[in-house]
Amino acid sequence: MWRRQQALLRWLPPLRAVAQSPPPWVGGGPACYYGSAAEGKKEKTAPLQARGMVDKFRMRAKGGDGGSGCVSLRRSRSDRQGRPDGGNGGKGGDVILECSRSIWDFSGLQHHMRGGRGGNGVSKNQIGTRGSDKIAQVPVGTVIHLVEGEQPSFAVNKPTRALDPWDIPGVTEHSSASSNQIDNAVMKGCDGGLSHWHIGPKHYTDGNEAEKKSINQPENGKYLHTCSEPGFSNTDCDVRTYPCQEEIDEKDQIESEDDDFWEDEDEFNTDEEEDEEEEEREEQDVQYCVAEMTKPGQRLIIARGGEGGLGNAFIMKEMRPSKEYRQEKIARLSTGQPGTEAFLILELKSIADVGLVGLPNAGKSTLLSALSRAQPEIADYEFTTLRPNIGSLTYEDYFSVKVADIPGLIKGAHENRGLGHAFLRHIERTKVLAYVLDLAATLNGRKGIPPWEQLQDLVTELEHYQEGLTRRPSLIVANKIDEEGADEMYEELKRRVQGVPIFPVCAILQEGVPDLRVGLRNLMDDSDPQGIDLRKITVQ
Ligand SMILES: Nc1nc2c(ncn2[C@@H]2O[C@H](COP(=O)(O)OP(=O)(O)OP(=O)(O)O)[C@@H](O)[C@H]2O)c(=O)[nH]1
Repeated sequence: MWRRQQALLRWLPPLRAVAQSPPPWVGGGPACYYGSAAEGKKEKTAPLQARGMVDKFRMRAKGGDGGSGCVSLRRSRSDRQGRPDGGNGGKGGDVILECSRSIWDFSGLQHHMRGGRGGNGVSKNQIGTRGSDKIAQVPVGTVIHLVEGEQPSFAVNKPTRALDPWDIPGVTEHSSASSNQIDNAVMKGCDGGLSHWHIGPKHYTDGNEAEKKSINQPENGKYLHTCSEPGFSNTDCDVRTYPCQEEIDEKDQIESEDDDFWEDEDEFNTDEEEDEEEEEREEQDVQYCVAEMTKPGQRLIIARGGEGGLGNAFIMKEMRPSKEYRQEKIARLSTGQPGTEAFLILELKSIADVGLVGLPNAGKSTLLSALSRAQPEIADYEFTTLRPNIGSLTYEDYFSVKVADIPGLIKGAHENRGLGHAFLRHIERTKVLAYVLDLAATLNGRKGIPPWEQLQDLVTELEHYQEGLTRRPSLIVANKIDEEGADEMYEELKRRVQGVPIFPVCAILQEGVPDLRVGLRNLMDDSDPQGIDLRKITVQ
């Protein structure tokens, strides 16, 4: 397992980069620096991974174990034999991912998630409470890869079957606190009564020890305390009281701490030192894209809670076990089932129709705010944008287009310079690419890159990320046309770049933006649009 996780660390370059990056730069602004991974140079820019988004995340989930069924006999003066009245254990809680618009990345998630344990059944045929579900919110566009464990499944909102008698309506969504309240109420009810007796499995005084243990102590040791009712003795039966919910929770806590599940808290922070072959083998094991979360409110169950054990009332009534093996059968059936486990990798791939790509400071965020009502952070230093911003561009006929502004790309991003090129996954699924070029990068004494070279660098980086990415429908936004000398630059750009439409724009004053909106729409509708061909860019 340790090696598997080591291998996965390699598989996740962005995460590793974050983990291994030098101490974060405090604050932001033009005076901050970042180290080039390739050359170790210092270059002037804003803080990077220090505030960066987490768009790949490994998670281990385990459904809550089912509660134990209760073994109890209800006796009265008129019925000295008693009749079974132990209730079924409650189902364990699920671990659920919920798709939310208000979440941007995985930074708020926990690496380990575990559903709540189902409550134990109690006497008077009372069912144990359902374990609380653990719900983690993830952004729209989350893709799930399965490394190990059960396939996740989408939760169905409306009930598709008759209500399970083990599900107590209204309990599922409650926090553990409210479950406790319900449980306590149930427990109090049972503790005060004198007319019933809780009877544990028969003690064997002979036979082998293993058998004895399995019968007397169900695996998860649910029968905690023993106390006998005064004035009553029964040589065949243990008379027991049941733990209140605080005890169950406390025990869960202790169990959880001992459990393998929590064993390697550092498992996601280990150093890299393992052979390449194993890494490749592990990568092959990953089942890619087992699920994708695209709609807000969508719920995916990644680990299911175990079913609760059966109470003796149910067992005796429905199963009628033969006398010979009755005790064994009851002991076995009353044990709650363990929850399922899964080891997953979550990856965020934003879903947008149009992707804005450009060098840092080209004006992508300004353009997004001009095109839509999005309000991304805008500043005159590089790498202001550290996570994708998505805006919605709506036309008069209510046709709506989603536009994604991603962090700036620089030459060598594929060698992990700047923010690297991992952010390109957010435009991987866009239909249209808009290259935002800064016409004023070399004007008025600025030591920037000419627009055609900007374009060349962008195309090269995109192709490094994914071959053929630049073949998708594209247009060029020649931004900052308001700057002095930008008109000449625009003319030169038109001369040097062929084959794609170029729109002169001043994003800050929203000039040229209406034409750009039309251009984007045409590109979306066009049946035979063109991408960018490096050969059609003249740099020299
Ligand atoms: N003169 C002029 N300045 C602009 C225009 N558009 C953007 N700017 C300025 O350019 C600077 C950078 O703008 P941003 O929108 O943050 O650029 P960005 O491409 O999102 O930058 P990163 O976040 O680093 O990727 C800001 O100071 C903007 O005010 C424009 O049309 N004309």
